[in-house]
Amino acid sequence: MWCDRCGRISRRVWVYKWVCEGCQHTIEIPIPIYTRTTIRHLPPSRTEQYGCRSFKPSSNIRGYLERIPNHVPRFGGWERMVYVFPEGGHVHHFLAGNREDVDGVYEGLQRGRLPFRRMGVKSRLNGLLTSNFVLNSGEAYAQASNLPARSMTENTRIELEAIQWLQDAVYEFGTVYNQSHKNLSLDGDEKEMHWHDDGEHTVHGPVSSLSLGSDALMLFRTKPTPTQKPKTVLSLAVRHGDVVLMVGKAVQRYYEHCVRVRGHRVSVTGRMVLNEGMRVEEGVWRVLEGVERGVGCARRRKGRLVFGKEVEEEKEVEVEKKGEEEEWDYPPAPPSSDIE
Ligand SMILES: O=C(O)CCC(=O)C(=O)O
Ligand SMILES: [Fe+2]
Repeated sequence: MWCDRCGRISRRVWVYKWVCEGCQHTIEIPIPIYTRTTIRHLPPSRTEQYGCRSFKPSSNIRGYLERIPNHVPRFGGWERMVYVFPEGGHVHHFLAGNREDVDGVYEGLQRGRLPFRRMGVKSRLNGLLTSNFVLNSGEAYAQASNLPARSMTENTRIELEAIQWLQDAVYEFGTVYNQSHKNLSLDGDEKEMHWHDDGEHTVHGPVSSLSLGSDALMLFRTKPTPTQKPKTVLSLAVRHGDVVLMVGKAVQRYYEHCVRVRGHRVSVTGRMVLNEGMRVEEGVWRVLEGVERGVGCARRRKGRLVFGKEVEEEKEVEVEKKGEEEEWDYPPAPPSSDIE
């Protein structure tokens, strides 16, 4: 944008304000408050079952549906899909039981006009910024180390409420989140959080994310090697109120994930970061050892297996576009390759 004071062109770094990089002249940017009724939705898909758009049976991932016991705070009575990866580790997709429950968090995070900002992209094109806006708080971790530190105690009440959702989602793993990463995508063109893993060596226990706002696709693929192209193995439709958690180091070592969205969306990710010099009780390590091998919780329960067996017998669901990855589409209609 051109500065009407000094004439310089500046980038938009902050979500709610534009600051001239020459003379610091600041203009507030009005953005409407998005609600559950103004968010965008993915096109319907005939293959979708319990939030799973497609998966490759040849990946040997097994999925089962589980009802969350009533004593689990917040999530009692909800359903979740658990995907057990062949290398160990699992991904849990909590399917929102009542989407209204997170409306207050979604709207509150917007009303707070928090200092979400865009980061620089490591690229030959100097000065390029990411399309999404981020905000961190808590322990430093490498992926966010170039962000200004903001302590966990600086969280607003509504940010703590969001973290509490994540904390309750990992109830059974003994994880205490001391780092939270918020990611905001504005309505408009497709935004993508590029392929990455969350296998930072200082991150321990399950990493989980709460989705607020527009539907998104979360894809998992095998990591590319010098001899093998990456293969997309799982595609999840994550919606307002859903929580996805990844358990076990193998999920990060052998796979990477990306998130694609077109509408306004905020996600809140929780991590337990154990930096050098932090004192950790021995008991915590013992719990973590199990969780990090991916044996902390997922067991296949008899009678609860949902697609594993049925889909195995079907023709493989093709999730790759030109041998690469799933077609991403919003209305009017998904391409047939998406649904057959
Ligand atoms: O946006 C999401 O739902 C997930 C974000 C994510 O993968 C991350 O923060 O590492
Ligand atoms: Fe991630």
